[in-house]
Order: sequence, then C-alpha cells, then structure tokens
Amino acid sequence: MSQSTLDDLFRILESRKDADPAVSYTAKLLGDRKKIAKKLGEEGVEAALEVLQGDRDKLVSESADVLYHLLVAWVALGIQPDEVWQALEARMGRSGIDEKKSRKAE
Ligand SMILES: N=c1c2ncn([C@@H]3O[C@H](COP(=O)(O)OP(=O)(O)OP(=O)(O)O)[C@@H](O)[C@H]3O)c2ncn1[C@@H]1O[C@H](COP(=O)(O)O)[C@@H](O)[C@H]1O
Repeated sequence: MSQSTLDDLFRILESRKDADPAVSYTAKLLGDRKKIAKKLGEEGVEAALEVLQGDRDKLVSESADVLYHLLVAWVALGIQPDEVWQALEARMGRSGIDEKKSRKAE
C-alpha cells in the first residue's frame, strides 16, 4: 500500500460520512467515536501479537486493519492525510535516538 493508496482510501472513507450505517461499516463507526478508539486499540494489539508470533502473513492482514481504522479516526477528527505526511517528512533525516536525547535535555 503506497501513500497514494492511503490517500485514495481516505477519500473513500470521507465519502462515507453521510452514508447509511446499515450499508457502510465506516459510516457505522463514524457515528461512534468510542468504537473507533476501541477498534483502533484492538487492531493495534492484534498486530503487536502477530509481531510476537512472527507470522508475517497475519501481520500483513492486521496492518491493513490498523491502517483502515487509523484512517477512520482521521476522518472522525477532521485530520487530512497531508498533515500526517508533513509530520513524518519533518522527522526525516533525524534519528529517533537524537530526538529522544533532545527531549531529555529539555
Ligand atoms: N479497508 C477496509 C476495512 N478493513 C477492515 N474493515 C472492517 O472492519 C471490521 C472490523 O474487523 P473485525 O475483524 O474486528 O470484525 P468484527 O468483530 O465483526 O467487528 P465489530 O463487530 O467489532 O465491529 C470488519 O467488519 C471489516 O470488514 C474494513 N471495512 C472497510 N474497508 C474499506 O473501506 C471501504 C468502505 O467500506 P464501507 O464503509 O463498509 O462501505 C471499503 O471499500 C474498503 O476499501
């Protein structure tokens, strides 16, 4: 899944804001923010468990679930994918270890 696939999926999910929750799972989730948070947490834990198991095929599938539910959360909070891409780009070229050291120095 490329960044453009995520952008395309995001547009589809955004278009479900006014859809019928009886026919769109996304619309159903968008009506219940607690459920979005619960599903995102569950899918994250399921992905983490597959990391421990070392099952790469299941981790691929769980990764898709995590990304789908994360994108639904962005739609719910009005976050555009570009905001996240920019946050990632701003971190490029800086090691996570250096970033952590700079926080400890504050
Ligand atoms: N990528 C996904 C996607 N990934 C996972 N899911 C759904 O997420 C749900 C949660 O997975 P679980 O295994 O936890 O299922 P569950 O236990 O039945 O879920 P709950 O009872 O807890 O709600 C399942 O119903 C999956 O079908 C998705 N539903 C939709 N999409 C995409 O979103 C588009 C729009 O979907 P609709 O909004 O349904 O039209 C689709 O065309 C897809 O591209």
